[in-house]
Amino acid sequence: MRLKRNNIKPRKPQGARCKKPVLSPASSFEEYDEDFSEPCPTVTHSSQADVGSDAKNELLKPGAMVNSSPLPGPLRTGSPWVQVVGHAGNFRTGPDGKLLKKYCESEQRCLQKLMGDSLRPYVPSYYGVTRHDQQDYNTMDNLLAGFDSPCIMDCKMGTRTYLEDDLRKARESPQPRKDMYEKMVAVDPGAPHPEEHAQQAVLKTRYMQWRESLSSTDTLGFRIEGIQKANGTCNTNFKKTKCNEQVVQALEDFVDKSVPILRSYQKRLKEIRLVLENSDFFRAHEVVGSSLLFIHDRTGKAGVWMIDFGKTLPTPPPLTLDHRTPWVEGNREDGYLWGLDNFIDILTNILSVLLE
Ligand SMILES: Nc1ncnc2c1ncn2[C@@H]1O[C@H](COP(=O)(O)OP(=O)(O)OP(=O)(O)O)[C@@H](O)[C@H]1O
Ligand SMILES: O=P(O)(O)O[C@@H]1[C@H](O)[C@H](O)[C@@H](OP(=O)(O)O)[C@H](OP(=O)(O)O)[C@H]1O
Repeated sequence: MRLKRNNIKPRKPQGARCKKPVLSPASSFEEYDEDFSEPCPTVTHSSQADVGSDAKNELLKPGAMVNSSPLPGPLRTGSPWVQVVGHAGNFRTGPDGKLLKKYCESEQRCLQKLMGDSLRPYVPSYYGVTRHDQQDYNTMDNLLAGFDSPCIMDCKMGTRTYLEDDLRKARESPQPRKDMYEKMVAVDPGAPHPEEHAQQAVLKTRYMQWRESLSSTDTLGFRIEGIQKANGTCNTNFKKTKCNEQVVQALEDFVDKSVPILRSYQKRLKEIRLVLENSDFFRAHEVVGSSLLFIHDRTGKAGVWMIDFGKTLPTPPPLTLDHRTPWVEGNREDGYLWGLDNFIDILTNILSVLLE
């Protein structure tokens, strides 16, 4: 089940009980309407950002960049956390302010490897597995820690959002899904093929390909999944945000046309690109369905991190990827760097127009 909001909707104040999304019969989108059976741990604003001492001194400087602390820091009270997109019920916050994400073995393997890779400053620090109420969780940094009423954007990277193995499985034992048919029809009643209409179900790979073609995944190699603004409004209605102009408009709105914030993001993305191009981990992994999480706040602090490695898999040796070559089945390419190139170009263009 995924968190979905039909449109822009203010979030609940911090410290409120977690809201469980429920399927709305009218729209088939999910909304925050129902209490979880247990409350989230109460969250309070942390007085210090979760950054190194140099970065702490930068807190009030516009455009200051933040790195996630590479090592476990002292325990502190929890920082406020919000989930912009993704599966509902996958997360909880720990008493020490860390973020707990439902255990996924492939994600754990990636996070463990990433702690020893040059990419370490660009992913949430990983602290191992925590068991809670008979459920295992991967424990990681809450990247929102230290931000003051942050604006958050989740962008899913790459040109392919499903695994090559999913295609094989779909061929060998197809399992058409009714929920995905319903999500498809809710956006475009004409999208399903006649046979899909007949069985009122679609294969997941078909649904994922349709989502890619509807959005900028196909055309730009990334797509905006959701944006939460500082005032708490959250928009996840980007399924049809496809062309450059739509993406530019969403990005300009996200940063309120702030040149310092755009410059910070541009600098950080260029840094990430350079590190990705030289990372042993990245070279040897198919990175699918992973997001870049953009966070900034009114103090001018801004950061970008890679998150969600649930569908990031090692390539069979000696195969390595350049992440720019177009995908054909069998080459395992994911288009991640092509998408990042396009993202950086778009930010650069926005900046040059704003500075004209
Ligand atoms: N380390 C983190 N710090 C702060 N927020 C995070 C962190 N990891 C995830 N989030 C929040 O949770 C959301 C979902 O994260 P993620 O993509 O990992 O979940 P998921 O359920 O695996 O998503 P998907 O549906 O794409 O598989 C992000 O958009 C972000 O708002
Ligand atoms: O954004 P949408 O349109 O709601 O579609 C979902 C989205 O593509 C998720 O990435 C995917 O989870 P995974 O990335 O984990 O595959 C999920 O599959 P699921 O329903 O099988 O969880 C889809 O339903």
